[in-house]
Amino acid sequence: MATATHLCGIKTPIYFSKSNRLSQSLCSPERLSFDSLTELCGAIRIPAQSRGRGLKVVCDARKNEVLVQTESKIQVLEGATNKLSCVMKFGGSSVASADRMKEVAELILSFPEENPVIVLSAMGKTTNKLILAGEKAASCVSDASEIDELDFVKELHHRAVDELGLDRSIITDHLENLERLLNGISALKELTPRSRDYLVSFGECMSTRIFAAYLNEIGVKARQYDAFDIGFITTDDFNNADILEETYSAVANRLYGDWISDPAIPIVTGFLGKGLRTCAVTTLGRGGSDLTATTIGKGLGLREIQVWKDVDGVLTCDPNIYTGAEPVPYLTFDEAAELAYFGAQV
Ligand SMILES: Nc1ncnc2c1ncn2[C@@H]1O[C@H](COP(=O)(O)OP(=O)(O)O)[C@@H](O)[C@H]1O
Ligand SMILES: N[C@@H](CC(=O)OP(=O)(O)O)C(=O)O
Repeated sequence: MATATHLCGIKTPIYFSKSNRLSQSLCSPERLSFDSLTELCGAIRIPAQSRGRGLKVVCDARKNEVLVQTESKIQVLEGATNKLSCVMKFGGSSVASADRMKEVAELILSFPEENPVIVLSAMGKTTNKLILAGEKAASCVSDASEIDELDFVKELHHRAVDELGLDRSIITDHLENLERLLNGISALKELTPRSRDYLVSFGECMSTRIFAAYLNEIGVKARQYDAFDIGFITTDDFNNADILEETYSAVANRLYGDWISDPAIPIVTGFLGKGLRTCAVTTLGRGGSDLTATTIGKGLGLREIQVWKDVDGVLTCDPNIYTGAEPVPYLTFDEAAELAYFGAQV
């Protein structure tokens, strides 16, 4: 069952010191609700000196059935000071290049008191490019090598790997399989919802591998996870699958189990799951990485799920169009809904 977030208003105060960050709520809990298990207490803007900006969603950690199922592991961790403490989600804009990934790594390390689970989306516009590549393969193109979008995706990921000083072999298999898949789609001249989900999954599978390898390269122990391999079980509704209940305990068992036996920062693919009946890769709908983050937070019974953006909250317009765009200090639900209706990206 998918987790729903009901947004009633977000306050984004101008400056907020990092030391106060964890203890303050910026709007009353009842203004924002986060399914029946949790309450959303605030949305904040992180000051420039902490080298990042973010929308932080704070949830109440309450005992739920998932925690009961994983009690033995949680009990082991209860007294530990270094247990997994929050989820940090970074979207495509935040990991769009090697430099952006370096900033994300720096940001994560600037919170040494946290042991976060990291959820990443695909780099930049990779998902859109992959969908376009699939559509081209299914229509006019006879060989994947003719598809510009495939070149774009290869180039983007190779450049990131090179600039981060990593070995290209970490994504070689994925790029080869991606090309093979596009050739298969081209041979069949058919892009089904199922093959489309498999196709776009390459984006998150590669971004997380690159980022985990980079953290390991700079001496921070990290472990990459494909969500469809760690218990993200979904309906078989390709392109827009719902998370099934069993996911929470499966994911908690896997992440806690690994953390207890060999602690390493988990780097999890957003957006992806595995269909219950088909066992095929599914996706959770566009923008679905946020749902991955909240699912992990709920499964692990964590107090915080942080959704980081590369902007200072909602601005007066897209900063890519007008560099003088300024943060909007307060948004009502109606205003947010209107912005979304007219296609605001953020
Ligand atoms: N009014 C706006 N305020 C802030 N950012 C905006 C706005 N309109 C467009 N953007 C763009 O949205 C991007 C964030 O997009 P979003 O899809 O929310 O992020 P993510 O890739 O993290 O999921 C920003 O990098 C910014 O360029
Ligand atoms: N990459 C997927 C999932 C996602 O959540 O992306 P983002 O966090 O960049 O919106 C998409 O583009 O839909």
